[in-house]
Amino acid sequence: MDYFVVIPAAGKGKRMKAGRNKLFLDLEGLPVIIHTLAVFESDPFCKGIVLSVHSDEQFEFEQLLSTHNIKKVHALAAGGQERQYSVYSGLKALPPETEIVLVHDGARPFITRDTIALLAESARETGAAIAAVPVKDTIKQADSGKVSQTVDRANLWSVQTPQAFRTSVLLAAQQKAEDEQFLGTDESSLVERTGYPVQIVESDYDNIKLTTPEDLYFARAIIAKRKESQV
Ligand SMILES: Nc1ccn([C@@H]2O[C@H](COP(=O)(O)OP(=O)(O)OP(=O)(O)O)[C@@H](O)[C@H]2O)c(=O)n1
Ligand SMILES: C[C@](O)(CO)[C@H](O)COP(=O)(O)O
Repeated sequence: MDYFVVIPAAGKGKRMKAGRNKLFLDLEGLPVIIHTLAVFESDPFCKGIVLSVHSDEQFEFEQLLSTHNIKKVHALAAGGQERQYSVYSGLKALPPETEIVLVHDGARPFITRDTIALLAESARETGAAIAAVPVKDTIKQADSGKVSQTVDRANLWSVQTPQAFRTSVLLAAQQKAEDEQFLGTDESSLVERTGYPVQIVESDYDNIKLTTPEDLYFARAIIAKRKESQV
């Protein structure tokens, strides 16, 4: 299933404590964002990429795209103060005829084309599908540091990106959120509040989001594991 992908890349990387946008950090010889972009660049079903970037970083991104021969970028959209706004800005830059759109964090470099294909197909069939993995830890709710509830883990998922949608479904949800000044941490939460059903597509635990410094250790281990399996 053909799709476009919107990649939010305008964050500040505060939790990574690198003093700059973590997507520029080197990961085994390539910037994080190039690892992510390369997956979509090599996917024949990806018909284009919209990258949402901070205006101060536009030139640096353009340089990286040129250096690393990333040709599928359809547009650089203006990043916003919040991830949600960066995504909406990217959606508005899509070709109007785009039927299926994926939204994928620039900070998740280990997505696979297999998972992408499952998501795009599920979005074609149902209109909304998100990558997720079963929760492995016990999850508890706490109030002022005191446990108030142990959440039943049986139906808990740790949600990732890509999140895939019929473009019209996501655009309507984004507009509703803007009208009502609702701020969500992912696209699915905006769609859910419209009452539209969202499907889970089981992803894999390698599809981590590089958020804190420890994640860079895991990232290097994932790259090493993948190199071993290619030998
Ligand atoms: N205003 C924002 C915030 C985040 N993002 C992007 O959304 C993805 C997921 O966000 P997150 O991991 O939170 O990145 P940062 O916001 O950079 O991290 P932090 O919250 O630690 O500053 C990242 O690719 C990030 O670049 C974005 O495009 N615009
Ligand atoms: C969209 C997301 O990656 C799903 O897990 C997550 O909500 C992004 O959170 P962040 O704090 O903006 O990185």
